[in-house]
Amino acid sequence: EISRKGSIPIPDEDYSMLDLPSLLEVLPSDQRKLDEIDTHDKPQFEWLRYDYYNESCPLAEQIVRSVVRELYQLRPSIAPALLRLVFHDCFVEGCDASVLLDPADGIESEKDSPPNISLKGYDVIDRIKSELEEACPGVVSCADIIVLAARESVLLAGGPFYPLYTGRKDSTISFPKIATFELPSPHDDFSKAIESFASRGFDERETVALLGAHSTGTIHCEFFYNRLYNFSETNEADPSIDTEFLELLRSKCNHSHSSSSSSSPSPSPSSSAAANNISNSLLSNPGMKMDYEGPGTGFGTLYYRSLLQGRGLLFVDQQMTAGEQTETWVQAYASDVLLFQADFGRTMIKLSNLQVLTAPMGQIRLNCRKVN
Ligand code: HEM
Repeated sequence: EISRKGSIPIPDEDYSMLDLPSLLEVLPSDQRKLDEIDTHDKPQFEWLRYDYYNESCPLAEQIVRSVVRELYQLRPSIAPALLRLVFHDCFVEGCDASVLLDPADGIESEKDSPPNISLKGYDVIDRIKSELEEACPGVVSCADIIVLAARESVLLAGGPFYPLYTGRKDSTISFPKIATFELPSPHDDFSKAIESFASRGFDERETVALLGAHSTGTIHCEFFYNRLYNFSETNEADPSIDTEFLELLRSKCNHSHSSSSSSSPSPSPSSSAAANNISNSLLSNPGMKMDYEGPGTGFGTLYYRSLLQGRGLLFVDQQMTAGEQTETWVQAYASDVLLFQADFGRTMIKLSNLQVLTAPMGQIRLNCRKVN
């Protein structure tokens, strides 16, 4: 039983070649897009495989790894950016790199949908892609690059290693409306958040584990500003915020950083689109490091401990202490780092396998920003 023992190996060198049978057992075969296709032709469809590029591009995983590591040395913020990117790709019509498509020929792109405005890391994917195109032209999909780059980022942020199947293909369409309406909002309450993850097949335990990703990176004031000054139109702070922490947050996010949308009342949780609506001033405010206790201070544990102390940054994060089951998991992860690492790794595998496209569907984009 891997989750309790936390025995996910963290290999030092050539991990793409590792034989990891016990972990691969947990890989879900959730290829809904295939299942939806009625019929006898199914056997012609490919499935994801472990080490899919073994023959066609044996260095693929190592190239992803070395580019991410090299760029991370110069810009550590790429690690959280890539981790967020996999979530925003996979949650919207599956892990198909649809989030990378630029607007073209009057067709809108997911990139421009409100929840994606502050998404970053596209340039890192471009760089990885160009190295892969040099090594093995037309072979490695952008969708695989996203999941592999996110895995590397988790390791760099102090999280667990997890094995991944590969063989995803890239979509030829972008889904801006779905991104706008179906990506969860930072202002979501408990039931809305749980419902949103449940609609993608994640139970409460998995939802709490996934949110552990908020151990790393930066959250701009915009996303929790209303909690500091005007929670639910009360002109007061969110009473669930620890008082000392409130002072700290207010000092980081004072009125001069406010913007028209953030100073407006807390958006209705019934509208993801409205709740996700943010202004450009977002990008100019300093925000708050999620590992505000200090960098490298433990991926996971500290995040859950801070939730238990009323020190969650986003309303939706803090809401994980509002449900009986979710709170139990917050407590478990706050005290058992191995349990968290194993659950997080497993849930990231599941996220990385959501509704994938495999041959003969989709394509290998030559440039991740546009269809071939
Ligand atoms: C209820 C679900 C979630 C909501 C509402 C949410 C919302 C947000 C928001 C508003 C930010 C701040 C962005 C900014 O200030 O620019 C953020 C950052 C981030 N999110 Fe989430 N998130 C959710 C779940 C997840 C999941 C499941 C993952 C990954 C598995 C994730 C990974 C991250 C990371 C790593 C960052 C930091 C990004 C950076 O520093 O560049 N989030 N999220």
